Amino acid sequence: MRTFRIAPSILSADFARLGEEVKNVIAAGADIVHFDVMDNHYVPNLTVGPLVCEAIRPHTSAPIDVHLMVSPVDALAASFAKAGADIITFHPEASHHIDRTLGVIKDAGCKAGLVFNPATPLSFLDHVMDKVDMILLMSVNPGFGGQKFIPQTLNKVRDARRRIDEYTAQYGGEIWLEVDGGIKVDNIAEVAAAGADTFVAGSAIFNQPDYKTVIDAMRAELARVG
Ligand SMILES: O=C(CO)[C@H](O)[C@H](O)COP(=O)(O)O
Repeated sequence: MRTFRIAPSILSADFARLGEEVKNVIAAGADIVHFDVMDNHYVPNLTVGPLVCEAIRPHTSAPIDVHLMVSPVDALAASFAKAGADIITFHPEASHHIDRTLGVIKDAGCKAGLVFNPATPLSFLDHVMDKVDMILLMSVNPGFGGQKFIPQTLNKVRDARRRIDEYTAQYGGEIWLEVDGGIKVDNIAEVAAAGADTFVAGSAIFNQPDYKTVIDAMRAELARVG
């Protein structure tokens, strides 16, 4: 049985009760807190910064997975590491120096990853696989929750899975493959079958009154994949 992780995106949580929301969703069976950072420059929306990450940190011992939709990246990445992030991912086209930015994140003690928009090629990984702990594939264009899953992402998931398996077979280590955008109970199995192991879901979880029911249903679907 493969290891699967469910990472609710706080983008769809009740921001007035964020600490409680984080605690509740982890108690309902989620594995990771997915923390979306938007700057109204790299993406046309604005969310939260390191202060909010620091504020939720005492509310959970689950890993906080910070997805930086910002440009420039380096200074904010360092601030999020200080604020208690465990994993920090960024978009390669938002950084002038991808290798350096990965180094900034890892030197700060966090796991690091690259995020790929639907039209961003995986070739950005070619020379940095040794520094990447996570690959995050966007299955919507970034900026907003509640969008529809783009089905062409499935081929990219297969492609990323092949790259990860080839790399880790030769060099060892572990690289997580996360997918983000439009993940629901009715498509999570298909995304897992294509090779993803970590699933971001915002509206599918936080827009329901009972988080455990949705997370249990997602786990039941994942169990079918094996
Ligand atoms: O990064 C994001 C948008 O940029 C969100 O994490 C993502 O869209 C999740 O929301 P939903 O599950 O509602 O699609």
